[in-house]
Amino acid sequence: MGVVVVAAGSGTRLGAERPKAFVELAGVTILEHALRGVLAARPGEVVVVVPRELVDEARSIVAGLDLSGARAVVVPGGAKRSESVSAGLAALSDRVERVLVHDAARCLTPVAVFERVLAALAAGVAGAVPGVAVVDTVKVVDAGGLIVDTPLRESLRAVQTPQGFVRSVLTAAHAAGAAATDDAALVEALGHDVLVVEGDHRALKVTTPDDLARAERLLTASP
Ligand SMILES: Nc1ccn([C@@H]2O[C@H](COP(=O)(O)OP(=O)(O)OP(=O)(O)O)[C@@H](O)[C@H]2O)c(=O)n1
Ligand SMILES: C[C@](O)(CO)[C@H](O)COP(=O)(O)O
Repeated sequence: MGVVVVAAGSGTRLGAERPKAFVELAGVTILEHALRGVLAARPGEVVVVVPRELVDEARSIVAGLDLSGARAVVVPGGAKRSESVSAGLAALSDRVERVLVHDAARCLTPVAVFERVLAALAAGVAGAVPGVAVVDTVKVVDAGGLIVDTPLRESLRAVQTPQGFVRSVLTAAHAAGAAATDDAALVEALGHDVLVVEGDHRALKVTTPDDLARAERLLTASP
């Protein structure tokens, strides 16, 4: 199993002085927290995708980790998340048949979430993603803000990462070149089944300064 960790975003909404994955959380970079979580899932390969100017720094971070025999490479990403995922996929070795795509920004994701996604893939689905039930009522609005639909809340899930796929399916989905905010949407667009498994509130995406503070609190509360 291979994992593509996308960490090449700039972190505009966080507003820090450094790209988000290189911002520290309790004295350790977000990237390092994320990689420790990924390595707990025992991948055979890890591809870390970072801003071009930070490739050397990311290699130093990776060199300081216990890889337990995993092949690890660092490659530069692109301007959009999907471009960074594509760059990561291209750097996996031919041996990898199943791949997880994980946001470095979801740096506190428990290993149990990785395991649930991997178990679903092992059971034979083309894709599996973690998701949590939404607590708000969600509205679909038009360009003027008028509500055009209120989807049944029980049918909604807020999805997280790692998102897992049969590697050939995800590669084909990216090659199709559609725009989407996650990898599952690209795979769904090709007509493949993607299963939602249980996510976890600790898999939050560090996006804003408030999220960073929440992540700090979660870390302090962890055993
Ligand atoms: N060109 C990009 C954009 C995003 N990402 C990664 O995709 C994940 C989810 O993206 P997001 O949280 O939106 O990160 P940023 O794009 O950095 O944030 P912002 O939109 O606030 O700039 C992050 O781990 C981010 O590093 C990436 O690898 N390459
Ligand atoms: C992939 C993702 O984390 C699933 O929730 C999310 O869609 C990423 O969105 P972003 O705007 O790139 O942070």
